[in-house]
Amino acid sequence: MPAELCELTVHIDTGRWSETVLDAVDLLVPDGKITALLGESGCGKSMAAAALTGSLPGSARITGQVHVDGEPVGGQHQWRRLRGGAVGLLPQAGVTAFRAEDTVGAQLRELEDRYRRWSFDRACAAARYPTELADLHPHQHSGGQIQRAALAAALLPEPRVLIADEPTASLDTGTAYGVWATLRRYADAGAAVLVITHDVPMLASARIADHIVLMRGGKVTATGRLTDLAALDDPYVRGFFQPSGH
Ligand SMILES: Nc1ncnc2c1ncn2[C@@H]1O[C@H](COP(=O)(O)OP(=O)(O)OP(=O)(O)O)[C@@H](O)[C@H]1O
Repeated sequence: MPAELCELTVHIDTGRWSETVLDAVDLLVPDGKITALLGESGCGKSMAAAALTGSLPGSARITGQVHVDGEPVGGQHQWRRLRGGAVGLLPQAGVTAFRAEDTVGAQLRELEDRYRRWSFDRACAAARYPTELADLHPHQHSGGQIQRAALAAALLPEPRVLIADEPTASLDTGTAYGVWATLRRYADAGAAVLVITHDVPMLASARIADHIVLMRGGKVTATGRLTDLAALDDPYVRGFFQPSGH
């Protein structure tokens, strides 16, 4: 089930300041592939993730369209339905995927019961979440632990579109590799997967992503395979792929 931003512009006006956070963005997340979304901090990656999951802030003004499965999504009612299993988001701050007052285990079991897709054990193993932590509350987890719990939560409904915002940011290299391998298998099974990441060395060494989209200042500035982008003679692009400038 592909997801796509079509000429999407998002303007946020909080009353105290206003900013165009996405500027005519075209971004396709195709079935069976991992699309990696890269770009400098604050360039709009999480906003693109929010747009693809119908979770932009209330103050956002939008032009353009978001398509899921080839159809434009037309409002919060439709988004609520899609988020009920078809489209999943792993948020950048995993703790926000959980209620503070209940244990992580209780909340994962609740998702298992509600969707009856993946089992608790399968989701935790795939996300590399240690189940012995499940009796703890969300705030009693480390950053990397709660991020893996949030990935388990995102996998339990088995969404056909999975948007993962920095799933490996707080993980050691070995665990991060395991999470990337899970995302690879998930895409290989047919899902459309978008992964926001700053982990270019992992992308380059493991060749896990099929396609790279590079953003800057709210716009998509380059797209292609990693090897194609790494060969571009643009200082911003080069800065990502050859940080030493060589
Ligand atoms: N809830 C919000 N309300 C208003 N503006 C926001 C909100 N969240 C983010 N922004 C603004 O939107 C712009 C894009 O932010 P975004 O979170 O998409 O960046 P990012 O590329 O994901 O950065 P990072 O790599 O640091 O996570 C920033 O200028 C930020 O200040």
